[in-house]
Amino acid sequence: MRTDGTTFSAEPFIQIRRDLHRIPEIGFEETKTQAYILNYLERLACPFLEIKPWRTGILVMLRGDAPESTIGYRTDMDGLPMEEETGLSFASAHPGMMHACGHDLHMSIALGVLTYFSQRQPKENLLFVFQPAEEGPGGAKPMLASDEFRAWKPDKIVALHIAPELPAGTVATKPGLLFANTSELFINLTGKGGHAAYPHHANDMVVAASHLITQLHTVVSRNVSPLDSAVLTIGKISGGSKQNIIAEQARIEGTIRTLSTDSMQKVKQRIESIVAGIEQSFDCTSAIDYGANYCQVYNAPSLTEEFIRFVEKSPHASFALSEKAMTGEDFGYFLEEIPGFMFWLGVESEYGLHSSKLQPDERAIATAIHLLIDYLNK
Ligand SMILES: CC(=O)N[C@@H](CCC[C@H](N)C(=O)O)C(=O)O
Repeated sequence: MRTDGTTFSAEPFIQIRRDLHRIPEIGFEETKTQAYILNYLERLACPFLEIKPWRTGILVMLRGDAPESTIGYRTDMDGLPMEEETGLSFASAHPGMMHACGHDLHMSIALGVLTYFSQRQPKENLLFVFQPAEEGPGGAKPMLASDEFRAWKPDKIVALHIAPELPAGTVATKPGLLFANTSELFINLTGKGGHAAYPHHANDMVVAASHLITQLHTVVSRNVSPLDSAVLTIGKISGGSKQNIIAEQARIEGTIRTLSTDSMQKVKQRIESIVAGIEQSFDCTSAIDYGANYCQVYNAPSLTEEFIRFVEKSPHASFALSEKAMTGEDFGYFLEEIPGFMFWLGVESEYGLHSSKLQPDERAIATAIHLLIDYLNK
C-alpha cells in the first residue's frame, strides 16, 4: 500500500533494470535500448500517452486530466565502453560495453513512475525524457534544440543520478551548483617512427606523450588557485604498434572539470602552452580536440529547497545534504533553459561509478519510484 492509499509494486522494475543492464550501448547507438522501451510503452496501451522517438531517444507525454503545467522527468540511456567484471547472472551481453554509470537504473525508475501514472491519470502533463548519449558526445543539447522537444517543452524538469557511496534509500542534493563544467580532451602527437635499436634516427612519441602527461598534471597543482577546484584526468593513452618499433604516433584522452567557465578557459590555455612546448622540445606536431563540453549542473534554489523539505518528510527516503561534485552531466543544459534540479540516489556499492565492478543495490529502485510518484502527485 502506498502513502496515497493506492497499491503499486516497484518489484517488476528490478527485472526491467536487469534486462536493460544486459544490453548497454554507447551514445547515439542505443537502438536495442530504444526498441525495448518502445515495446514496453506500446504494451501499456494507455489512451493519454503519446510517444515521439528522437534519434535513439524517446519523448513520452502523459496528458494530465486538468493540466496547468508540464513537468519533465529525464533519464539518460547510454552505457560505457568497458568490459563488465561483476560476474552477475544478468551481466552485459555486449562485449566491451557496460552500464557502469547506472543509466539502467535511471531508465527502470523512469518506466516505473511512468507506468504508475499510465494507470492513474495525473493532474499535470508529465513528460518523460529518455535522453541518449549522456556519457558523450552529449544528447541533451541537440535534444533540447529539436522540434520534437520544443513542442513539448516542460515548465519544470527533474532528474536523478545513482550514488554508490551513499546508503540505498538516501537522497542527496543541494541548491545551486551541483556538478562541474566539463570538457573532453584529446591530444594527438606525431613524430617519426623507426627501429628500436636506432633511437637517434627516430622521434619517439611514447617519450613525448610521457613528458606531456607529467606536465599536464602540473596544471591543476600549479596553475589553478588552491581556493578554486579543477580536475584534469587522463584516462587513456595509446601509441605505437610493437615493442621494438619506435612510435610515430601517440594519443592521450582525458577530461577537464572546473567549477567556472573562466577556470575552464584558463586550464585550456595552459594545456595549449604545454602542448606547444612539447612540440618544440620533441620536434613533433600535435593536434588538440576538446570533444564534448558540458555546462555545469545548477539546481534552481527554490525548487530544490522545496524538494528537500518534501524528502525530509517522505517515508520512502532519508535526506542528506550533498556537496558539489566534479562529476559532469549534460542535464545541465536542460537546467540552463528550464527550472529544475538533479539529485543523487544512494545505491551503496563497494565499487563506484565507472567501475567495471559497480553493483548498485537494487532496493533503491523502489525508493526512487515511490518518492517520485509522491513528488509528481503533490
Ligand atoms: C555522471 C557522470 O559520470 N557523467 C560523466 C559525464 C562525461 C562527460 C564527458 N564525456 C567527459 O568525460 O568530459 C562524467 O564523467 O562525469
